[in-house]
Amino acid sequence: LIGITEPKDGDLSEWYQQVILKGDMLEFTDIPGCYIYQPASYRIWEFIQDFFNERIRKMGVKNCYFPLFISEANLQREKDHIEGFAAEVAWVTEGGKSKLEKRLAVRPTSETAMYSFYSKRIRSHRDLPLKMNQWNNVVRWEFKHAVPFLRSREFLWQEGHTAHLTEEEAGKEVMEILDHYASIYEDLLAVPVVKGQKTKNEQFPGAYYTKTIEGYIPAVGRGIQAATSHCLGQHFAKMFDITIEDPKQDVKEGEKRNKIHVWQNSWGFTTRSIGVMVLIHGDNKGLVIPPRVAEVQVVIVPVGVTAKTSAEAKEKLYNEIEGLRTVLEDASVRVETDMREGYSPGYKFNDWELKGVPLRLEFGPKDSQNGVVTTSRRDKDGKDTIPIPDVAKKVPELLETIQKDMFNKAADEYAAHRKIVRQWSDFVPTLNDKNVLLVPHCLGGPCEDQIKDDSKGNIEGQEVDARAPSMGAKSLCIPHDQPEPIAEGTKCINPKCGQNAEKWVMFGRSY
Ligand SMILES: O=C(C[C@H]1NCCC[C@H]1O)Cn1cnc2c(c1=O)CCCC2
Ligand SMILES: [Mg+2]
Repeated sequence: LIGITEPKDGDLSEWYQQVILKGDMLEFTDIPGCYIYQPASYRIWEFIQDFFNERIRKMGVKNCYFPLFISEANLQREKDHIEGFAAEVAWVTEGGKSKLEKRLAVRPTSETAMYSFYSKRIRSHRDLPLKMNQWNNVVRWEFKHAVPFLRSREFLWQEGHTAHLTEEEAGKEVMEILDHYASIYEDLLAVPVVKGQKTKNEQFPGAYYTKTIEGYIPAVGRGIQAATSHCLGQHFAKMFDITIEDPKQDVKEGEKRNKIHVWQNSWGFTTRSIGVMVLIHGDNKGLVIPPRVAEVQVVIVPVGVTAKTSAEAKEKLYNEIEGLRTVLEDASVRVETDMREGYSPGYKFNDWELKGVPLRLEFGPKDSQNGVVTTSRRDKDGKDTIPIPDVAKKVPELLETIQKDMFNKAADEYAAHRKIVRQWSDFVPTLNDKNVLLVPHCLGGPCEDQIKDDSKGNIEGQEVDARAPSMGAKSLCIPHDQPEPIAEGTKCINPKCGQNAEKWVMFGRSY
């Protein structure tokens, strides 16, 4: 089993493919865009599920499950929502030997499946707020080049769908969910994100507004949409007739109450997050897994055992290693020992480094004599020692330090590549330096499209990074944290626009 043969700053997609394959995260199948999630990646998905389930349960969200298939009639209930995506819907047209009367859509998302039920389920304001979520798989028959985890034809996600009496209550939940999404990335995956709102151009057509968290992949200098939380307004309620009688209306005896449409949200978080984590933290030795989502946080490897080591010395050492494992298990550390005979320590180190195990403890006769274990962090070169009596306390602390250091390193990298650009002549050169840009923008859709066109390809003398095909920059979000007030009379960055700038908008090439 050799290591990664392509450097991360070489052919990135080759590096990425080797890292996820040799790290046993994912396996290809004979269907393009459909992948096997091996236990190593599925365990990370379970950490995410446990974390998020705990938080949404506190919000009164209940998990449920709706059918994989959606009738064409149901899917068409919301016209413009689907029109924009029709090309991505996969259909079932045969059952066994017979053709189906009516073809069935494989769910690409479940708004239309759930909201005809919501129309029945929600009769009165006492049924509100209704908060349901499902963990499932969806299929989108994208033709864009598939990238494992980041862009696949089938992916796993959770999709939350809620109904509220007022816009305010819906808006509060949209933000609460966005914060939980940011927390999954930042506190679990050690991946920094920028919170913001999608521009009209980039939001999902069925939404009233879309809140988003945007990541950044330093290796290729592109942004990536990390998760979205939408307020749908009353649009779907009108399409699906989800109404209640107005509880605030004072009616005279026998007078009919007015019907009002509910306010809805929908929010989604996908297995793309696993790919983002790999791309940001992985290195030339393979995966680097943040301790909070590492199935194996610590691996103990015996060292210094040679043919000359006496049987009793070996026995003694192995017993001490077992002792260390017990102490760590009792300290709630997820620990493994690698006692495989016939494999050198170096071979074992390489193996566990490929798997991204955050911390290795080396333990040999010399360590035993000195009363220490030797530590080797996966995220940093170099070794250190911990006195054996301190292991139960120091190892968990060291794991937390690794988690924090991984996040801070990625956050510094993102901050260093998020550049304020005030004039158009700086836009493409700064973009080509693997940056995302913060620019004063008019928020106009056509202007965004123009910027996308005018930022394709390279400019004289500045070779666009060969890996980032000459795609243009699109708007990623209007960051909640605006860098500074927009000075009176500031013009939109796009010289062809001429409008006043309304907000600082983050632009970038993206996945
Ligand atoms: O899925 C959403 C909105 C919403 N769906 C639920 C989770 C949150 C959020 O993603 C947008 N969207 C994206 N892609 C597609 C569709 C679609 O509605 C429908 C048809 C196929 C492709
Ligand atoms: Mg899409």
